[in-house]
Amino acid sequence: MTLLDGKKTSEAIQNEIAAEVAAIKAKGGKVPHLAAVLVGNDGGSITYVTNKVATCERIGFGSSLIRYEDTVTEEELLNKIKELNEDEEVDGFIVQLPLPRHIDTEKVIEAIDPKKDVDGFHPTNVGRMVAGLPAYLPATPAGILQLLMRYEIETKGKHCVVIGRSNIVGTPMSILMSKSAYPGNCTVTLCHRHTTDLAYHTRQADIIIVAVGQPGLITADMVREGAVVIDVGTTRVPDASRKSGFRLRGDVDFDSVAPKCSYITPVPGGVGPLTIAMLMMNTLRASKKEVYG
Ligand SMILES: Nc1nc(=O)c2c([nH]1)NC[C@@H]1CN(c3ccc(C(=O)N[C@@H](CCC(=O)O)C(=O)O)cc3)C=[N+]21
Repeated sequence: MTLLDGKKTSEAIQNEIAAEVAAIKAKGGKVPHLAAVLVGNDGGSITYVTNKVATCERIGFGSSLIRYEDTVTEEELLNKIKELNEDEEVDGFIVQLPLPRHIDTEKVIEAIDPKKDVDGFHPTNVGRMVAGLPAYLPATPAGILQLLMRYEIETKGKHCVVIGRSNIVGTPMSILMSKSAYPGNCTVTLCHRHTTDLAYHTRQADIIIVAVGQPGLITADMVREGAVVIDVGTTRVPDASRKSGFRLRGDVDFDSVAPKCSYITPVPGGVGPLTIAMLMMNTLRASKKEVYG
């Protein structure tokens, strides 16, 4: 069993980006700038956005963090997005999800200029991805592709079972794994809450990618010997022995599943850190006008 080290892989990608930023600076080019909009005080969202700003600093990007109370109106938010769309210093920006219920998330995403949509959530980027056109890929699926590539895992002709059909992870992941490229060329099964017999499907999988948010959902009996298991779940569960009062748990019962796997991602230290690295990659591509010219 080989552990897919997301932390190490993320650092490698960040170092590659940092080297490119240094070269851009040396030539007097535009330094990539990422902005993040954060609404409310959710602990997970704050951790993620803080990580992101720290990463920008480390690799030489400019960054800005725009914060609102969760009482912010939809109109205020849409005005800020318009401002960020027009701000020439800002190459890309994200609006951290989830948003409060009184705000229409789809409307907010559609207000983002697709050229600056480094999350890859705008329908224009989703459509371009499906069509195989240059697009910003959503960071988590893009990070998983990087893990498969950098560990040289064979995907052609394999059966990939994706569990979870979110717009952010499961749905784009299933499309990318089916595409005619490496890593891809898989036969893909997309499972979700209405799948009748989940274990029936997972037992036939060469590659399992699970993004549900249900700790321990995938147990050893559901996994074939030699499978590749990618765990996207990061649920905070109470843990009195930790200073923070919680720990992160994935969707996979790691201790029982890991011995059966050829490769497996840990949680934390697996897919999560890659998500940040790929957001930075998208921002670099935005500043170089690589996707839309
Ligand atoms: N507009 C938007 N874009 C996102 O990309 C987005 C979002 N909203 N909302 C929430 C999810 C979640 N997400 C994570 C990113 C990094 C880690 C990560 O780095 N996790 C570390 C641990 C971090 C910790 O200690 O809590 C790990 O798994 O090792 C986790 C989760 C991005 N998301």
